[in-house]
Amino acid sequence: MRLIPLDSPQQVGQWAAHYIVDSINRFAPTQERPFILGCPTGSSPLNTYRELVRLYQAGRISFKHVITFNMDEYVGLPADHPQSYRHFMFENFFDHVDIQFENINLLNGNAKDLEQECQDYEEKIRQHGKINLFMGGVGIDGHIAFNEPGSSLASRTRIKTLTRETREANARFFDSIDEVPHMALTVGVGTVLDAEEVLVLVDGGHKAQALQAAVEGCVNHLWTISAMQLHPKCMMVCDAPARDELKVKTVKYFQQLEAENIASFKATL
Ligand SMILES: N[C@@H]1[C@@H](O)[C@H](O)[C@@H](COP(=O)(O)O)O[C@@H]1O
Repeated sequence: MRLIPLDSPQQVGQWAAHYIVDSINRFAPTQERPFILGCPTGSSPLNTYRELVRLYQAGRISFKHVITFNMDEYVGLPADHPQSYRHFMFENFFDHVDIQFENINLLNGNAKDLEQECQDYEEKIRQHGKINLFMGGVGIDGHIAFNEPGSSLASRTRIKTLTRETREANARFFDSIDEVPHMALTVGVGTVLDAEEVLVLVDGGHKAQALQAAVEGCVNHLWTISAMQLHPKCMMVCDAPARDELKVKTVKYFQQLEAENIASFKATL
């Protein structure tokens, strides 16, 4: 695992966006050989999407041959509900870049048969081989996508009941907690682990415990983010407050490892 110790949420977004752009450009996707990108929602990726849109507008990247798969979606929210993840993605990213509509994959939380919807989603990912780069965030309780504590680390796309803690954390986007759905569709931990590469965005002191569990903790289903230790190519991109629970020695270690990379990144700001 790589840990990229940055200063602010803005830097986290810039770093991640530049990393994604470089990965796509290096891959040089075509119609026949598209780049498959996994996408999260929430507040963590907002800076990244903003920077991706800016880089697109500057002519540094095209999403024409990029296929996306989103991580999760609430069950039962109308598709045009301002808090549906579908709505979030169009508002913050898809509407502002040249991605082709048919290349966008989102879980439908209003499907008649939700289990079938989840199986079809897994199948569709499989048809594309694998997700080249899965970007994600992390919940306060260490969940990745909506894989709440106790989720199987081998889980695949399925329906999950949301914990009270997650509903409380997400209540800030709704008028009251009563409006936060009780269930969601989510890719599994196993689905994320299958990706070629995983990039997790972690910012804020409220995520410090989750980052500590991810980096220093044991692989444990109570902190599903810790399963990323099993991934051959995972990167945690974090700001300074998110590192508050890590040992000084751990932070120093990663700062030394990434010193050159971070210096050259900061020189471009
Ligand atoms: N299902 C989402 C996750 O995919 C997201 O990573 C996490 C963190 O959200 P935020 O970035 O708003 O802190 O919470 C939500 O519950």
